[in-house]
Amino acid sequence: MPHALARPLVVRQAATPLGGKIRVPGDKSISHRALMFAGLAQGDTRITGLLEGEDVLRTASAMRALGAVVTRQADESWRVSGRGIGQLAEPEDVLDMGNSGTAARLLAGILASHPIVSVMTGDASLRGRPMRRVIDPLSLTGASFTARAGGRLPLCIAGLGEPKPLSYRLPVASAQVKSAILLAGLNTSGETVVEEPAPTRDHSENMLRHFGAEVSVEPTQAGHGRGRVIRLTGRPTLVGRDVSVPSDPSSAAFPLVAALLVPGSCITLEAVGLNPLRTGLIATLIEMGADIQVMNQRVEGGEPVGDLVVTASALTGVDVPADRAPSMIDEYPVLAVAAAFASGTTRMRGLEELRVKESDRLASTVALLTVNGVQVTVDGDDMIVTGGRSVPGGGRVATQMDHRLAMSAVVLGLGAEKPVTIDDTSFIETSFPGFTTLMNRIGACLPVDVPA
Ligand SMILES: O=C(O)C1=C[C@@H](OP(=O)(O)O)[C@@H](O)[C@H](O)C1
Ligand SMILES: C=C(OP(=O)(O)O)C(=O)O
Repeated sequence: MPHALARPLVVRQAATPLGGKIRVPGDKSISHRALMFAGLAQGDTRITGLLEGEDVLRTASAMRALGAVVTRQADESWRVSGRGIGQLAEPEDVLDMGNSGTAARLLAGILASHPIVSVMTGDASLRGRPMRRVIDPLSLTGASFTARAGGRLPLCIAGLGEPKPLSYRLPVASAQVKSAILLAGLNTSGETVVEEPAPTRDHSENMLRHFGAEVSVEPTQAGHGRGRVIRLTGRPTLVGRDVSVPSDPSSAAFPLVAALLVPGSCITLEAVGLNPLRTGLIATLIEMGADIQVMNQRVEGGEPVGDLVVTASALTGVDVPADRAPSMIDEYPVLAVAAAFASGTTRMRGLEELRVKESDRLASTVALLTVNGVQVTVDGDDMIVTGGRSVPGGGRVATQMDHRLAMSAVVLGLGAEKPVTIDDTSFIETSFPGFTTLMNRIGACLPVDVPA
């Protein structure tokens, strides 16, 4: 149900092609990690390009509550004076992680590995998401957890100053769980070993090395030879460093798909993060016939980036393999929108993890398409969209506190025949502040809120 401060929006078909050059905000995953690792480091870290979305601001507040000094500078960079591993302070109040699964799960690893008692909660969406996936492995360190039924927030954690190092095989491919275990491993005197069944985003591994930790990654036979083993040597000295955050490919996905769908469009998305463990959507859209040129490839802040030139294209349905899911897990709602405008059928396989995001994204994406006249079915964990060059639209979309669903609905509305009504766009602020302004800069003509 939309809340009292809900921001409804009606999106009309774009009357003219989209065009221009924009830079979407900083990467959410990298921003959370930069604040957390900086808070655990000794000395000062300067972060440029930090995502100032609500999810990341929750992490900044939590790190402050744990004693790190986190400030925004006049030049829009952020400065963190860290406390050192094992040196964080007990928070005096409940830590409210808002809508953010990444903030809650990664922080659980930090809280469990400090001799402090803490309580973590979140909004109604986050309080419904499963935390057992971090509670189970982190309990093996000796820390104790008390959660609501089903392992839901609020969660009370009694951490330890001498946690046991873990050797853990992840039952699901989750970068959040992997990262929680690595964060806990920082304050152990031994080696922490995490085995993942398929490669997931490796921003924690990259940033740990950047701050001075010893991390090795090797392939394993798990997951039909696609698995990886990550080893971290405990109690490293993390030293404050400069961090430059690239633009978030998961945010770039929305203007990118909009430009593909609105006839005659051509836009440039500058300095988008192109870590190969995040580029499944781009690979899939290219297979569907999208004209996406990657220009000016370079490395910024230890991550590959490039400028994307996107030209409106006639798309054709494809079969998206399940093993691609970790590299585009947050992009399925907007891929489903692209599939609605593609000729033929798109089958997206192995989407079980979508059921435990900000909403049940399998169900909410199906509803988004169905109310707008698109044929879509679910077969087990697969979603099957039968597309066409025109989409009727005219539906009212229930976004269910889910930013990605709200932005996907905007993209669908820009291409659909009849206006699309969105019940609440306020959650877009969690990951993509300034979304409406940037979309309007490329010509989307979205109505802008006039403050009362
Ligand atoms: O580690 C991260 O920063 C994230 C990992 C993914 O979640 P899972 O680890 O649950 O797959 C993703 O959906 C989320 O938006 C960000
Ligand atoms: C799933 C997402 O984030 P989180 O798990 O951090 O809430 C997302 O941003 O799509």
